[in-house]
Amino acid sequence: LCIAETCPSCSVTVLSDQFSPNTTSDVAAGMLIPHTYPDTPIHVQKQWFKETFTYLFAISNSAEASEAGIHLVSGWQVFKNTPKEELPFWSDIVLGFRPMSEEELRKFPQHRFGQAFTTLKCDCPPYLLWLEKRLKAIGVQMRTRKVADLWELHSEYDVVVNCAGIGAHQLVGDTELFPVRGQVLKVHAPWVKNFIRDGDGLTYIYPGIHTVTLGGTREKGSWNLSPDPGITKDIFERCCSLEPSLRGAQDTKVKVGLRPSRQGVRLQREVLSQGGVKLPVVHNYGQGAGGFSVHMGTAKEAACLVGECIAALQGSSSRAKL
Ligand SMILES: Cc1cc2nc3c(=O)[nH]c(=O)nc-3n(C[C@H](O)[C@H](O)[C@H](O)COP(=O)(O)OP(=O)(O)OC[C@H]3O[C@@H](n4cnc5c(N)ncnc54)[C@H](O)[C@@H]3O)c2cc1C
Ligand SMILES: O=C([O-])CC(=O)C(=O)O
Repeated sequence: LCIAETCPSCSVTVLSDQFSPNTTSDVAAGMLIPHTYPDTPIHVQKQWFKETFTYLFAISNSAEASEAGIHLVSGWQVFKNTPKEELPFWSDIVLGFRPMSEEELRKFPQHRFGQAFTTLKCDCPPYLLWLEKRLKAIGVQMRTRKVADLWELHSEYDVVVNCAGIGAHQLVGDTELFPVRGQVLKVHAPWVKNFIRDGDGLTYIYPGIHTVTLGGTREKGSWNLSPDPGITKDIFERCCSLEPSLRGAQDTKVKVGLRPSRQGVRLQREVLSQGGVKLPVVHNYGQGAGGFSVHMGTAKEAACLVGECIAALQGSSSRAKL
């Protein structure tokens, strides 16, 4: 979408072996709370988050909000022990960030410190369908196709953008990319209006438009996409200890996804070359546990890199003509 919008003369095709609802992004809780990438400078991560927040805030404030599945949500991140960093780098981007009062903390007798703020949440399947609708409206082609090797695209396309998520492990043989398995429950509990996140990152309760997402797990290196009934029970118990009213939740559905994790997001240009033929590639994957929180910022940067590839191609074709 960013490429089509920044380069209206480009013809854009999305190739994917799976579309919504069968992607990792469909499993995500979709909360705008960033995760930190150790190998990416903080000011860059902050910029990605800020751009994503600003973009989604405008949608949440428009007539499209409910169809796009984007809404504001207020709540608490609570800690058993006061964290070293009391002010996370994103505290001035979310709305109304402040330490919790003693009175608020009484709701969480096992926790000693907390942060209250308002952020955005995407209900991911409707948001992905809304994005697909926008792509189709501006003439972007959507094709179901598994790509075995990026080079197979060289005769059909001038520039290739690799947004394969965890699929990049096989597609480009990136051994720095690893799965972090996450299991979540989607339950019907419409009385839960505030989000609650344990600062250890393991247990969270995120109310969406139709369901509440209960999480979670972080199993590094596991490729297993089957739900585990023991984990389902454990997640439910952990969430009930934070929000006892969840005992009355109904209609539990279980989802599993593989976070495409690496030390830093891979956002860079590469030129593949075989027998003197070149194929410019832009990589944009490895957003790990925070892909929704930074998706628009990283997409805009990838679109700029595509612009650089096009400028380089135009430069080399005019030199070739000379
Ligand atoms: C349980 C869980 C909860 C999460 N909660 C949050 C949250 O609250 N907030 C947040 O910011 N992030 C969250 N995330 C992280 C977020 O889901 C990911 O960072 C994000 O979805 C990654 O998006 P992606 O587009 O890179 O990958 P994907 O959604 O996996 O998309 C990649 C696409 O590439 C296609 N593909 C792959 N390989 C090939 C190939 N060889 N040929 C053709 N197509 C290919 C796939 O079919 C897929 O359509 C969560 C993740 C999980 C698992
Ligand atoms: O940690 C969270 O709050 C939700 C999330 O991003 C994940 O489970 O990956």
